[in-house]
Amino acid sequence: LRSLGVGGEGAAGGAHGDAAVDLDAANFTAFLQASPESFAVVEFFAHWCPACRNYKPQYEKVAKLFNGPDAAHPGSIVMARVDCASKVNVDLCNKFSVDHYPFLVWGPPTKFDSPQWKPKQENSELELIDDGRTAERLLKWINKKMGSSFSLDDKKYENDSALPKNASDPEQIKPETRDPLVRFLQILVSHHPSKRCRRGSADLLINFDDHWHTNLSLSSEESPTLLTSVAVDNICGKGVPRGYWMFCRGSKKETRGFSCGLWVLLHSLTVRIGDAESQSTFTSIRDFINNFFICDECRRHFYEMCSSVSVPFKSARDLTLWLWRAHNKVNERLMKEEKDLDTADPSFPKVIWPPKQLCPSCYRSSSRTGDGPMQVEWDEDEVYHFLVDYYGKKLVSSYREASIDSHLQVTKQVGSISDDSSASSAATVPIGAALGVAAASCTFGALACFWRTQQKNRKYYHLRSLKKI
Ligand SMILES: Cc1cc2nc3c(=O)[nH]c(=O)nc-3n(C[C@H](O)[C@H](O)[C@H](O)COP(=O)(O)OP(=O)(O)OC[C@H]3O[C@@H](n4cnc5c(N)ncnc54)[C@H](O)[C@@H]3O)c2cc1C
Repeated sequence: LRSLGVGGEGAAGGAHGDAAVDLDAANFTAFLQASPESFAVVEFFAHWCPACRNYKPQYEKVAKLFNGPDAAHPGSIVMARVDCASKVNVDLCNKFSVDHYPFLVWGPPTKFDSPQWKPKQENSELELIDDGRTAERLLKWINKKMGSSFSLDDKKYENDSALPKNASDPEQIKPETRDPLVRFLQILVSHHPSKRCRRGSADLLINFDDHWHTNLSLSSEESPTLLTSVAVDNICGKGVPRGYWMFCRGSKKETRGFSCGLWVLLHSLTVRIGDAESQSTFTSIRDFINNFFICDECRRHFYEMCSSVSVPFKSARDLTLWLWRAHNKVNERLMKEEKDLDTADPSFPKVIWPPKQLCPSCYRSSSRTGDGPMQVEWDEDEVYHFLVDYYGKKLVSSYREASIDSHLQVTKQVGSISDDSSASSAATVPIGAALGVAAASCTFGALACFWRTQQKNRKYYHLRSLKKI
């Protein structure tokens, strides 16, 4: 326990000066069983999840009250976290039915050793914290639970409004989850830029009913079969290592990666479809993201943007440009958020994309007032041609199937690869290994599906969200 940074008398500390304790499958039970505190909060998160990164300071702000040498209230609550994107923790996170991030569980530390737990489980002393998305709300929830009146003295993190509200509803509708996955796989079969991945997607589709019959939820016995097909073997072949990024490699472990790969995949699909497929591709992407992207904040924002589309897409050009604009809206929002929360990857700051160096002809004019975002008058014909070239020919011509045959070979190439959204040396061609990365996105999507289908007591969150919009 000392090696975990527990300072005795209930004072705990995590890695790198964090107040919350980083736990994994190997030490989870032992640590909590030995904790003298009356209650524990465990945050299940994924290091790639941008919402989790943004949430971390909020969680830390509360953890500092209870953990560590400067805790105002030591000994009452131990606060910990588990990275579900780490392979060793997959079973642990499944055990707690983690179906979105961040996912907060409350209860006496000794009760975290049950063999399987799900939210709303009867006769359980563990409870899902359904409203802990800011430090204030988390503390309010705790105060209500304990009848206490702890308060936050720390004024450092004031950007609570930047965080989404009410995003921790774990419920998902089940009958709809199968179809979006099938429809998305169909697009991958036709339009994934890599032949190998098209073939892998087709194989999975052909055998799909063996893994997941219509009208059936995946039982805990059946789901590992689908998992093996998608997550372990990978639709692009066994050689693509999980969680390994090249095009989308951040300068820090917790930045870029998965969500970057997903964007690259989506853009590379939109430039490949035919006009007649544009509306169905749009709905497939929308439903896939909404059902399988575990980043709650991301999928809700994306769904909102999709909901504001009023006229069906009639051409691939329109869809390509819509996705580009949507991505830039996210970039613009994150530019500010990442600056406020200091969560940006210093080597890959968010920019309005493509930067001028990458596509001078895309710009008719641009201006900036003060600290505000750059205002650009785009030449959309040029932007479209640029996107078709960037995510089409260039991606493919620089893609080497051989690069995903061997992890070692890939590793050797990493140093020579860069993605140039950050403006300097902007003419660099994006590397084709993005395709392997993109496939890995689907892998994790399917994992999400697995987690979600393990939820037995679902409510219709999706339908409720629709009503709200
Ligand atoms: C659908 C979706 C919604 C998301 N919503 C949120 C959210 O609400 N909140 C949040 O915190 N994070 C969100 N994310 C994650 C976030 O957008 C980034 O993916 C993440 O921060 C990693 O950023 P990055 O620097 O790797 O570049 P990314 O934004 O992931 O972009 C990947 C690459 O795409 C290229 N690119 C950049 N902009 C464009 C563009 N406009 N058009 C075409 N190509 C472009 C660049 O080469 C860039 O390196 C979302 C991700 C996805 C896939």
